[in-house]
Amino acid sequence: MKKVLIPTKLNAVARETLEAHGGYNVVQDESSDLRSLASEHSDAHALIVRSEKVTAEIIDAMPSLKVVIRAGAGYNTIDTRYARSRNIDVMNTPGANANAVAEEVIALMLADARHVIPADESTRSGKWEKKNFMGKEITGKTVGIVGFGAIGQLVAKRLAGFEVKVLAYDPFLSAERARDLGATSAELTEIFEKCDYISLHMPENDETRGIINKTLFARMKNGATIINCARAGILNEDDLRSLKADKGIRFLNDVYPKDEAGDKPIADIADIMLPHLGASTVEANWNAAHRSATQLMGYDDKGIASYVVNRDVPMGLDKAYSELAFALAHACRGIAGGNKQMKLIETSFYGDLANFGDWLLVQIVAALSDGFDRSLGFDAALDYLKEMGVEYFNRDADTSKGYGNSITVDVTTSVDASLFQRISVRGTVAEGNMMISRINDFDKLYFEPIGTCVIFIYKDRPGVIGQIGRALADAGLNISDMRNPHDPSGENSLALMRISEKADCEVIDKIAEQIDALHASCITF
Ligand SMILES: NC(=O)c1ccc[n+]([C@@H]2O[C@H](COP(=O)([O-])OP(=O)(O)OC[C@H]3O[C@@H](n4cnc5c(N)ncnc54)[C@H](O)[C@@H]3O)[C@@H](O)[C@H]2O)c1
Ligand SMILES: O=C(O)[C@H](O)COP(=O)(O)O
Repeated sequence: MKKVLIPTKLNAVARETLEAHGGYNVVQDESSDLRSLASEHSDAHALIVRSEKVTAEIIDAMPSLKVVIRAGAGYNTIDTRYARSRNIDVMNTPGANANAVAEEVIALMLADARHVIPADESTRSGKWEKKNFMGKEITGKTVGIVGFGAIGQLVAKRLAGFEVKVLAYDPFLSAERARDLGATSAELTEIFEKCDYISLHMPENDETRGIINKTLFARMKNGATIINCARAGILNEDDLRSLKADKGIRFLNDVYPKDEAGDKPIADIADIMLPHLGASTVEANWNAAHRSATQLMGYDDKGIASYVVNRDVPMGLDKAYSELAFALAHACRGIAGGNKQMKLIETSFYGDLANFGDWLLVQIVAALSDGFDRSLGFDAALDYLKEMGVEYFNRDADTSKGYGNSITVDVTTSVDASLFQRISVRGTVAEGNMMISRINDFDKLYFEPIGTCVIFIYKDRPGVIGQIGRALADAGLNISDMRNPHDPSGENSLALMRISEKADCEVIDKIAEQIDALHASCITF
């Protein structure tokens, strides 16, 4: 039985769906705090949350955890990079609550335009302040939508009945697509200059944090309204504070740095503030709960990882090493001669890379086989190798060798007794550049695996490099970099060259014949 912990107010359909499927022991508890639940259920396989903060500490408390599912859209509350470093996938349920937020935006616009909240309070207290509550209409106004994803698009759709003009900004939005969705694509500054209402719908991340700032507020029309139902961090509150009164800006808000009771620092500038209610409809809660359960079942049963959001490089690992692992394995595959049947893959991860072996193996398997999808993760890579009948062995790296952060990939093919039945390639990253440092016995190469490269191995004798250079030149191919070491016996030489364009096989075969090569290959990195 796989344990699933749901420490949040989530529709019971999540639990019911998982239990009906079988194989799951679901623990749902919305009243205890996550930290104590995590240590009590340290054997949990999956965690389904809403806006609860999933920190490194929470992750460490559950050593069997494989997947965290955010029943909702925004996952800035989850330490996704730390999860990755522990080989844990994080998913969200995109779009499941989008309509609820779109309707909330319209509720806020109408409530503010017609003074619904203060007018109710005043009338309830026995006053008759009709003349104080002169409203305005939304119909015919210009509405700017920043972030034109699931919610942004639905805001535009739901507003269509008000005959508004919609301007949309989203870095991934083409003018044609915007038009198809009933909007006109516009730059961010244009939206702030032209719109009566501006609604924010992008995620909070390193790129968007604080992006809605003084420069933009200064461009707003007097009396225009800004609505934030996305995340607190994307809007600079102090910048808004400094301009709000002068420009008569209205500010309608649903989001805060922390979801908790207590005084809110933005209370002085928010004209309406709600307690993060965007997704809090019966329908959205059911949708997000149902999606969480079905996504978990698909993930466990079929390895469906379409909604995983943290398959980027783990915390603490320089992305260049991830690319290096792929390049080294790609070199092995090229030297082996394309799609030779592999028997054994061996790896050594030196230095700090020893901590990221699982992650790096995924890149290696993806480079060695087109049939493996690198978004699938470590367990899937192991399963894939098993299915293909390939053994895998990760050696404990010998730190006394002083290789720093380096990777060795060895691939043994089933082609008995060929010169390169076992191909071994080591590499590192120097000054941010990937370097192949060794191919089998040819050491200290320090050759960057980029572009198209040709490799020849031949019995060492004078004049061979000249022959290769001439033959490449005759084929219109220029050499842009090369190495030409001997092996330790001094008998064989390696010619490793980067060439201007991809050489066709005929040219390589012809050169191999001319120089009586022991090995010839052409690899495009
Ligand atoms: N208030 C709530 O209860 C509530 C509910 C759901 C979602 N949200 C928030 O709303 C956000 C959007 O949700 P969604 O379901 O529409 O997600 P989504 O992924 O469908 O859409 C987000 C859009 O933002 C765009 N984007 C990314 N960077 C941008 C940038 N710098 N400027 C402008 N646009 C940018 C993306 O291209 C994407 O189209 C979520 O990330 C979440 O933080 C809040
Ligand atoms: O990103 C989301 O999906 C919303 O902010 C909803 O958060 P909640 O599930 O905590 O209401």
